[in-house]
Amino acid sequence: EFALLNGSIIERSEAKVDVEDRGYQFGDGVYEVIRIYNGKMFTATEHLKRFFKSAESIGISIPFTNLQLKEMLQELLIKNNLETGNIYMQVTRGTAPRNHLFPTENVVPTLVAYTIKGVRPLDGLKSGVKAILTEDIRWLRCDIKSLNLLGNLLAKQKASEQGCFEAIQHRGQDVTEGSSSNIFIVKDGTVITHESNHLILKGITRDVILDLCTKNNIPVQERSFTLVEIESAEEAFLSSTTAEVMPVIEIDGKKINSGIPGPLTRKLQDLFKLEIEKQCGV
Ligand SMILES: Cc1ncc(COP(=O)(O)O)c(CN[C@@H]2CONC2=O)c1O
Repeated sequence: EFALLNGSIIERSEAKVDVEDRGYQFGDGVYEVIRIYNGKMFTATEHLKRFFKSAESIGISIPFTNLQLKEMLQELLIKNNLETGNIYMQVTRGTAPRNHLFPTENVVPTLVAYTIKGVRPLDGLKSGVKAILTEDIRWLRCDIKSLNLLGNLLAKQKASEQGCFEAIQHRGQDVTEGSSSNIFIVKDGTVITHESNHLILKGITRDVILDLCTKNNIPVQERSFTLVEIESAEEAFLSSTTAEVMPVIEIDGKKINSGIPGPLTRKLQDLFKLEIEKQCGV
C-alpha cells in the first residue's frame, strides 16, 4: 500500500506528519474524497477544481498544478491497484511552531493522499436509510470543504447512537444538509435541494443530480425547505461521493412514503448509475 506525501509516492506506513502540522493542531486545511469505480476516478475534474478553490478560500496555495495532482493521484491508484473505493486527499498550511498566526517564513503546505478500498453501499441504496434531524451548529463557511469537521462528527455520532445513518441538519426551521451529505426532497413531483451558498457544501454529487434532472426534464428547485416540508415530503434522499443517491425512508422515527424509496429517487439512482458507466465504464 502506497500513499502520496508532498509529491512523493511512498510506503503508506512511512507517510507521517509532524506533531506541529497545522492540520493536526488546528484543522488548518481542506480535503476531498474522490470515488473510484473500475479503477477510474469519478468526477475527478470537479473534485480537483473544488480542492483548489477550498484551499484558495483559506489562503493556502497548493504547491502543484491541477494536472500534476491529477497525474500523481492516477499513479497512486495504479500502484495500489484500487478497483473500487475512494481516494482521500488533504492539504494543510504545513508544519510550523504552534501559533494561530499563519507561518511567516516559507513553510510548504503538507499534501497527503491515500486510497481506501470500499464497495458501493448497495443495501442502503436498495432499502433506504434512516436519519435524525439536528440543529446545524457549524460555522458560516460550510461551502469550504475544511478539516474543521467537529460539528459534522458530533451530528453524525448522534445519528449513529440513535441507529440512524445520517443527521439532517437545520438552522431554525430551514433544513441545510446532512453531516456528510446534501439532502433532497420531492414535493409535488419537484426535486428540491438547498441553494448553493455559505450554509452548505456545494456537493459534486448534488451537481451531478441537478444536471441529470435538467437533462431529463425532471422539475428541480434550488431553495431552502423547512422542517414541515421535509416531514411531509413525498420522497427524500441524500447525496455524497460515498453514498451516491441514497434514499431516506424515515426521519426522526417518521416514515417517508411509508418507508419505501420513491419513484423519482429510483429514476435518479438509475440515471446516476448510467453516469458512472459513462465515466468509468462499469
Ligand atoms: C458536509 C458535507 N456536505 C455534502 C457532502 C457531499 O459532497 P460530495 O457530493 O462532493 O461528496 C459532503 C461530502 N463529504 C465527503 C464525501 O464522502 N465523505 C466525506 O466526508 C459533506 O461532507
